[in-house]
Amino acid sequence: MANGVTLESLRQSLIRQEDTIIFSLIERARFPTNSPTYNESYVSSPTFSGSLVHFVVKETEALQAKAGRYANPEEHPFFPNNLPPSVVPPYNFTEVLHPPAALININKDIWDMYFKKLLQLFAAPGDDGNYAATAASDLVCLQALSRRIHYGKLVAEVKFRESPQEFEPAIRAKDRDALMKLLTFESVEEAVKKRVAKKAMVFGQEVTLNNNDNKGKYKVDPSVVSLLYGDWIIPLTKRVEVEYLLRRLD
Ligand SMILES: C=C(O[C@@H]1C=C(C(=O)O)C=C[C@H]1O)C(=O)O
Repeated sequence: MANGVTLESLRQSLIRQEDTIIFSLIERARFPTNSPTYNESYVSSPTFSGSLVHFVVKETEALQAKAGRYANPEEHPFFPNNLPPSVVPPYNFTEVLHPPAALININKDIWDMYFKKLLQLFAAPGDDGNYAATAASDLVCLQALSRRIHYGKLVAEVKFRESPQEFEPAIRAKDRDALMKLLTFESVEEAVKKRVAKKAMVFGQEVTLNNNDNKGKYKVDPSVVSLLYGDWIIPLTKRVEVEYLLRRLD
């Protein structure tokens, strides 16, 4: 494969990103739900209307855009409109992706999934007033999830290059179901779901000097992490793969 990118190397990166995602969830789980963070009437500003988390994400992205973050094709902003220009010279990232890839950004769906479905599965009900820190830690989770899910573009490119003749008819026919079948590896998905549950046990255990008896208590529930991957992260990654392949011959 050109540029030294292989399906194996991409899968290794996805495995490493599991660590980042699970640690980010563990950090968010330090705080209870903290619902004012998500309440639009909690923020009063003459120049901004929205929730505190919206405010923190938008302002942080503006700062990171200036620092050049979104010049990397692996990074996708949640609020791409009106981002300020970068103050640093562009780094020459190797071009692996077919150019229309730049049009794909499913962060709106990642945002909705995270706030409407995921958060309530791993944040305990309650309010401790740490709203700014809570919003900052939501942002870390969102960025880790977004990076992982949009990695589907690279995975799809490599799968396409391995056997273009298999993909081309389905791409021309715009057959999403056929593409989904072609890119799916069920045994890989099963291994991902098992591994992330195991990682959640290892990373989320209470470490003491005397004994390592956890009494089954973990900082995030391993079965929730597995479900989160199975029901949300993997399906969205595959959606990015399909979206990418549909544009692969443009
Ligand atoms: C990412 C891949 O494509 C699909 C999605 C997977 C995932 O999101 O973990 C795993 C296997 C495939 O069904 C891959 O093949 O590695």
